[in-house]
Amino acid sequence: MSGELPAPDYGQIAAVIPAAGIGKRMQSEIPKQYLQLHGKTILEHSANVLLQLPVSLVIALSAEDAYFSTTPLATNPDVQTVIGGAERAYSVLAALKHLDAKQFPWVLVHDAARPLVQLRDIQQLIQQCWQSGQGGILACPVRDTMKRGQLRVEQTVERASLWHALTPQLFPTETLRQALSQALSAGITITDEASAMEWAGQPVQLIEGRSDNIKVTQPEDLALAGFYLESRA
Ligand SMILES: Nc1ccn([C@@H]2O[C@H](COP(=O)(O)OP(=O)(O)OP(=O)(O)O)[C@@H](O)[C@H]2O)c(=O)n1
Ligand SMILES: C[C@](O)(CO)[C@H](O)COP(=O)(O)O
Repeated sequence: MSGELPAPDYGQIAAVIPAAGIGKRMQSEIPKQYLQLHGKTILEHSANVLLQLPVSLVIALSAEDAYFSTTPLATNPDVQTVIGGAERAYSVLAALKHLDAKQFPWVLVHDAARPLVQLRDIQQLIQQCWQSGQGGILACPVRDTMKRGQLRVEQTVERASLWHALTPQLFPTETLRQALSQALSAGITITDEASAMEWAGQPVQLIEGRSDNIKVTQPEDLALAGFYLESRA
């Protein structure tokens, strides 16, 4: 039908999950991505959503990871692994270097620590980026009044156009690899893929996603993640 928007070719999209962290802030005995949530590890929840899409998945693991092999992901033929780095950005870069950017010109990067992302949010991100030809991120608008300061408030930050960056984040593979590599070499602090693309002058679309796509970071987040899962059952 004329005027119909092009459907994404999922075969051109690779997915990367950085899962090489140690979860210091979680204060748990094991890396937080291997904590149990409704009978599965957090990593499995995060990976299983992506595996509902016909994409190729690469997971970056710590060289000391002693848990991945105990998960069903270890024997999933659609899952490959690489050794990550000392920071999230280096783990993502290691996975990007493993990918053939000609076979997979687009890459979707999703935190292992975000087990609650919903498929329809990911499909919305992919659809919008596919149509525009530009990368983008799931994000949700800030709802609290935001303050800057240390022990006392120094400034109230205008929140009208302030967003929480979430994941997945979707970008052209080779452009992201180059931006990430160059930004890290320049000593730029990179906490998400978008910040490398912004540094490189590349466009980053904001696609509103659900606010329950939380990153399990601190101890109380595990109970909250369980509550959100139960509320969907
Ligand atoms: N060197 C690292 C550090 C983090 N990550 C991954 O990046 C995601 C988001 O990072 P974060 O929530 O900060 O996880 P950790 O670094 O493990 O947490 P902490 O900072 O509390 O140690 C996580 O899935 C984590 O496994 C990674 O792949 N490689
Ligand atoms: C990528 C991210 O989840 C976007 O909000 C966030 O930057 C990860 O930060 P972390 O300190 O590595 O958890």
